[in-house]
Amino acid sequence: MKIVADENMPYVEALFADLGEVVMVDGRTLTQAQVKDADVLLVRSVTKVNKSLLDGCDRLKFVGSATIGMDHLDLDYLKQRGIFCTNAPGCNAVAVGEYVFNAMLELARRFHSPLKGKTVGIVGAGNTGTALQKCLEAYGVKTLLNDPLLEQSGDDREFVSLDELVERCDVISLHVPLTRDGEHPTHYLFDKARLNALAEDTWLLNCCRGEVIDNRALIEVKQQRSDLKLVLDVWEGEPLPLPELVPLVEIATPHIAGYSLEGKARGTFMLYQALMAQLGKQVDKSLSSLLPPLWSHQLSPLSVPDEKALLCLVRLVYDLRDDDELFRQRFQNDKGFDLMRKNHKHRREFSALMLANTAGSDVDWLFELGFSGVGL
Ligand SMILES: NC(=O)C1=CN([C@@H]2O[C@H](COP(=O)(O)OP(=O)(O)OC[C@H]3O[C@@H](n4cnc5c(N)ncnc54)[C@H](O)[C@@H]3O)[C@@H](O)[C@H]2O)C=CC1
Ligand SMILES: O=C(O)C(=O)[C@H](O)COP(=O)(O)O
Repeated sequence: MKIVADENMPYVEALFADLGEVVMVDGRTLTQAQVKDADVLLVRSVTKVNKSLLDGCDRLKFVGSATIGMDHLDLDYLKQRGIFCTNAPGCNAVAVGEYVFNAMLELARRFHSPLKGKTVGIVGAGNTGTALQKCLEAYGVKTLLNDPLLEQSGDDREFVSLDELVERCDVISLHVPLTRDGEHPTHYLFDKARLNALAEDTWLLNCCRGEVIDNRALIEVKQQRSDLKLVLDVWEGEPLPLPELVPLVEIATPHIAGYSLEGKARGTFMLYQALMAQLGKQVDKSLSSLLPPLWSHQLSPLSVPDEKALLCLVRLVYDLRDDDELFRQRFQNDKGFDLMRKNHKHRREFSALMLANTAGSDVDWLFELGFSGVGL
């Protein structure tokens, strides 16, 4: 069996080498010739899997994407060809939730405007939106949710319309798939009119897909409105963001919100499980045996952290300012965006940090936030 896999997918050798020949490729520039004799294709979001890539790949029986988003896969074509296709829903939800929470704490500190006390609107309340909601609620921040599809499906959380969310929220974070059809398309969901409708001093964060915001309109609006604060991890036209947009953004990163080591590993592992099921084989490897152990350091908070101390704790796990700084230096270099993603130093999730000696102090909410506790 020949398995062609994106080189940015960790643990492929460890999980798939028993099953056949593994060939690692650059997913962005993958060609038909490289996939021609593959039985299994493992991709990430940068590979468009469609007729022009797969025409003539007669042996291909399995396509797996180690991502949540599926907008790069031509599902109708794959179905028509009878090629089994799967993704990895939820694999990097915690990573995205923690990234966004982290970014909000950074904005709060930078603009002397505490996160506690604000109302945060979450547009799209699926895996990543819910992971963010969990962090915010652990910290005691009020959230409003907008998700017409979940609302219609009977999800028992409370939902508001997008107009109401925009009107009532101090902070808005986007967590929708990129869709162009159906009753609730998300392409340019934040167009010029909606951007203009944002309340004064709104913080707008986008970690889902660049095209959910009209980026040219965003430049025009932001040039008129210095009160708006932006965090963008995703960009229209990746890997070449509009160069005028980057300096207008407070925190700018190259589509790495989901890049925790745990998140990426879960993505590969879910594809391994799916392939084993397709082959009728027993899963004989475990995710925990692949991941490095939790950090051996244990931290003992002596008192309940205030927002500044919480940010220090969060920065200890992942200092978002490093990626922002590097991105500004490199995004215009040849392949700068993709190289930064390829060489991204995997961050751990909050759970990698153990908090000890907390008995008696009122810090249970830190465990709700995701940190591990000794003996928990
Ligand atoms: N920056 C990054 O590294 C990452 C980006 N993503 C992106 O984020 C998207 C969301 O990820 P998940 O939360 O895991 O997906 P999900 O499928 O679990 O949740 C998406 C939610 O959005 C809702 N939705 C769809 N259209 C909507 C609309 N018009 N208005 C409001 N809600 C709407 C859906 O009902 C669903 O509940 C992915 O599709 C992917 O494109 C995901 C992971 C990492
Ligand atoms: O899961 C998704 O959807 C994502 O956006 C991925 O985290 C993006 O990472 P790559 O697949 O582009 O490496």
